[in-house]
This record gives sequence, C-alpha cells and structure tokens, in this order.
Amino acid sequence: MTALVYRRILLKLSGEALMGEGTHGIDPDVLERFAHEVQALVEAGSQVALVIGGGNIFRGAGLAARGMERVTGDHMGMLATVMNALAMQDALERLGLAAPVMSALQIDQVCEGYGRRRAIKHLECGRVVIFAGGTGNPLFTTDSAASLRAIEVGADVLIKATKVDGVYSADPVTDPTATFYPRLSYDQVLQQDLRVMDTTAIVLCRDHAMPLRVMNINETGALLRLIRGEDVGSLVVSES
Ligand SMILES: Nc1ncnc2c1ncn2[C@@H]1O[C@H](COP(=O)(O)OP(=O)(O)OP(=O)(O)O)[C@@H](O)[C@H]1O
Ligand SMILES: O=c1ccn([C@@H]2O[C@H](COP(=O)(O)O)[C@@H](O)[C@H]2O)c(=O)[nH]1
Repeated sequence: MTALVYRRILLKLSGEALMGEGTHGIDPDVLERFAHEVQALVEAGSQVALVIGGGNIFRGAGLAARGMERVTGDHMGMLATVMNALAMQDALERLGLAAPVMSALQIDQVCEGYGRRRAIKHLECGRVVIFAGGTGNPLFTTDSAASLRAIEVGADVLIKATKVDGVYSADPVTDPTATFYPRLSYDQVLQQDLRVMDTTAIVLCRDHAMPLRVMNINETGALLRLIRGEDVGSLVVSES
C-alpha cells in the first residue's frame, strides 16, 4: 500500500457541485461519484471526516436578498446541509461504509448530535464521519464549520473540494484572465481578498496552522493522488 501524506482528513465537499448540470438539488449520479471518491480514500487507509455545503438547496444570504429574515434563512441553510449529509450517508452505506452523521443542530430522530470525542472515536474505527448543520450558528458558512471541525478533530489537512481547480488571482468563473496559484499563504488570501473561502475559515486555518488544499471535486481520482502526496490543486500554508 502506498504511504499516505495525510492520514486524517477533513474533506469539505461543495454543495453546489452536487447539483451536477441541474439548477438545484442533488444529482444521484454525482452523489454516487463523490461517494466512490470517498470510498477510495478509506480503502487507501485514510480517516475521513466530511462537511458538505448547502448551496445546492438554500443559502441564508440568498434568501435574505429575497426578503426573508436572515437568521431564518441561515437556519434553512443549515437544515439543507443536513439533507445533503443524509444523502451522502445513504450513498456511502450502499457502498458498505459506515457513515454516521453528526449534526451541530439537535435532530435526535434523524442523526447523532455533534460530540468531538465521539467523532474522533468514529474516525479511529474507520467510519466516515459526516458533520452536518454547519457550526450550528447563523451568520457562518460550512467553510467555517469545516475549518472548525478540522482543528477540533486534529485533521492533518483541510481539503476544500469545489468546482474550480484551486485558488486564483480572481474568480476564474467570472474572470478568464485569472492566474492559478499552486501555493500561497493565508495572509495572501486575506490581503488579496481571494474569495474561494470565507474570511473566518481562512483566519481559523491560519491561527491554528491547519494546511488547506483547494481542488476540483470533478477531477476523478485527484483526491486519492492528493493524500498520497501529489501536488493537486492549491496549497495554502503559513509561508508561500
Ligand atoms: N480567487 C478565487 N479563486 C478560486 N475560486 C474563487 C475565487 N474567488 C471566488 N471563487 C469562487 O469560489 C467558489 C467556491 O466557493 P463557494 O464556497 O461559493 O462554492 P462551493 O464550495 O460550491 O460552496 P457550497 O458548498 O456552499 O455550495 C468557486 O467555485 C469560485 O467560483
Ligand atoms: O455554520 C453555518 C453553516 C451554514 N449556515 C447556513 O447554511 C447555508 C449553506 O451553507 P454554505 O456554506 O453556504 O454551503 C449558508 O449559506 C448559511 O445560510 C449557517 O448559518 N451557519
């Protein structure tokens, strides 16, 4: 078995990417493909914790822009992440993996509540832990939840798997002249206002020296290559 550079990982999966070619919701084929990617990591010997966004269903800011009270919108966004987590749990279980969902919001009939020690125990037992409900607080994002949980469970790396190849000088979706950064510092992300991840999430990573990788979730096999030490996507660390 190839040695792993990252043994325990926190993988933040884009909620929006779950839509596939659709405009909202979950494309079952995309879900299954992501589940296979996670299975490959577990089979390679990695301990995997997941945070899944909710942008394919609801975002509080978007709902507030249409007139809804912001905190209510954020509650709906957090519940959206629970739905995505349950869908991923189901997909992973169909592949024979144990995948407890731990929610920051109490929904006892549906999934476990979040507990750090139990989460670490799950990881040590080879289960894929899915952290749902974000941080449990409005006005945050699942990027911040991913940074927080990565630090709490002692992950070796936080991987943001999203729809772009990594961090660029500007949003590559809207600016075709944007240039790719293979390696950069947290402070560079903050000072240049590179919005691939929210400020709170980057500051948490910086203050706790949590290495951050940003990569494309649609590149099949890239996650496995990354945990085996290949230079995939962008690496954000203290010194560029
Ligand atoms: N400097 C930048 N470099 C790379 N991507 C950027 C940059 N600025 C903005 N982006 C955008 O950030 C997006 C990723 O962040 P965002 O959290 O919105 O997406 P997501 O991971 O799909 O979220 P969610 O999980 O909430 O659905 C990319 O798809 C890209 O369009
Ligand atoms: O800690 C959190 C995490 C998320 N939210 C709300 O959920 C949505 C969906 O999360 P994304 O990170 O945007 O995918 C988010 O927009 C917030 O409205 C939250 O309130 N607190």
